[in-house]
Amino acid sequence: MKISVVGTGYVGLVTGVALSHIGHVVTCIDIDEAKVERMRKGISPIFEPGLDELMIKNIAEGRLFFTTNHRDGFAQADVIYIAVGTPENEDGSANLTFIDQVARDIAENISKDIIVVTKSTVPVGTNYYIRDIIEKQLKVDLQVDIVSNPEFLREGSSVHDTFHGDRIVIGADSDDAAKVIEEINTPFGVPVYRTDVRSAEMIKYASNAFLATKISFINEISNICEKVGADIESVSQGMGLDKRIGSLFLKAGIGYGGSCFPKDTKALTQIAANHDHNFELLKSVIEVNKHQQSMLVHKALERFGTLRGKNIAVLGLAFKPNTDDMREAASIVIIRQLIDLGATVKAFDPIAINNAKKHLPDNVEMTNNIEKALKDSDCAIIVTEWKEIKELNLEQYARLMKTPVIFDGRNCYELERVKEYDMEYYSIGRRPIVTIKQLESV
Ligand SMILES: NC(=O)C1=CN([C@@H]2O[C@H](COP(=O)(O)OP(=O)(O)OC[C@H]3O[C@@H](n4cnc5c(N)ncnc54)[C@H](O)[C@@H]3O)[C@@H](O)[C@H]2O)C=CC1
Ligand SMILES: O=C(O)[C@H]1O[C@H](OP(=O)(O)OP(=O)(O)OC[C@H]2O[C@@H](n3ccc(=O)[nH]c3=O)[C@H](O)[C@@H]2O)[C@H](O)[C@@H](O)[C@@H]1O
Repeated sequence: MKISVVGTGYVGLVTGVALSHIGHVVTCIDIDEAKVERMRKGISPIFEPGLDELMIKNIAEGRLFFTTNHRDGFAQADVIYIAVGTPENEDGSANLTFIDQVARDIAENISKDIIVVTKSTVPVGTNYYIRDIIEKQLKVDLQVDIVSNPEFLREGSSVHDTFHGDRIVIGADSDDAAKVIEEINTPFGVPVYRTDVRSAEMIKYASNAFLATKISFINEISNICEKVGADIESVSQGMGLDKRIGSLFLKAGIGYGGSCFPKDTKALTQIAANHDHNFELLKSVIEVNKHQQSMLVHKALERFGTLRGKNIAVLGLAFKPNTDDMREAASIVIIRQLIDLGATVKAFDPIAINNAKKHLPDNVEMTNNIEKALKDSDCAIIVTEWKEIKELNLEQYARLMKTPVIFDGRNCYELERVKEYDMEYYSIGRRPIVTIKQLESV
């Protein structure tokens, strides 16, 4: 099958590369010329384990192409996938500017019947809106079928998720169009769930909202655990043994970030509001997450009294490990608060520094060397559970820091292990461990 993918971000590029890998001829289109130039050489503009290798292989085997020209990109296509961004508007609703533009690009540049598949996360009804725009703008009489095919990959494991997903959701009115998309995906061997267009669009928002709800729920439980002396790690493990609950997405921490949970939860409350429904539960999920992101700053303030003049090592910047994505990362909120409180921040991240520069004030020093970040600091705040942080020899804290006071937002270390080292350790939903004589509040 000949396929075009519009938008080569996390979703579009991974989709395009994966579809070429299972044998389709794929042209990826993006408006960003520099990005396209790099991708033609097999260099991925995003950090995703396993992606570069697949890109290089499929380019070399003549199945994967890149262009900035929509006409060239659509010329051979039987199917066009839309994978452009749907960022949030100021009021939290989904911004459909890029979607709108792609619909126009399609109408202007296709010359044969087409199936338009939307991978982007879009409010219920948007696929019909896309079809309307295309049909209104078309200058020739062509058949346009639409299919909603929401994406469930996670950043950092997107290649693995594409080949080993739990389900592929296909929402279509046309049985023929749905069959074509099902056939395209057959080599992935992932179960297909067929439904109508609006339900497919809703499945995506409902799934993300449910996962975000699980996270806010367990974070609230962790806050209560701290008060009653229970241990959140044991609690989530014990809860997760119940198959009806499941053990995944019950990891307490400093809240969810990333390009999707924050924006999609807000968009769903807006979708509900547009239909006179007050989605109170989801609003609380969002509110809980906001509080949770500041949790470690509160703990640090409580411990030191003031953070003015303190040197603070922030360990981890990306919104989660194995990605360089900084969108809605908790580190942004935390670092801004620390600076507002008069602290000096030195931050460590193995790969997100370049992206972090766009989000953080200039006076934040950044390094990909964890020891440099820790050197002479008054306390460390762990924001992202990078391997480099989890596998750090805990002796390093006392050796490098002025005072080894650690606030761990991702419960990276077992308490039994922490007890063996000189440190003052505060984590999420667990009791504090103070193995050295209470450090003076300098
Ligand atoms: N990032 C993720 O892990 C996931 C994202 N999604 C959804 O997928 C969609 C895309 O997300 P990302 O890949 O993160 O977006 P992104 O922002 O990383 O990439 C979008 C790309 O589209 C390009 N673009 C914009 N307008 C264009 C046009 N008219 N023609 C050609 N290219 C154009 C941009 O230059 C950019 O490279 C969003 O709706 C998102 O909610 C869904 C599942 C996972
Ligand atoms: O629509 C999307 O973009 C994607 O959003 C999430 O994927 P992603 O944002 O890449 O990352 P997750 O692994 O889901 O983590 C999101 C955030 O939740 C946090 N999290 C996750 C799990 C958990 O148990 N606890 C927790 O705090 C992570 O630290 C991270 O900040 C979903 O998991 C994907 O299925 C979905 O396709």
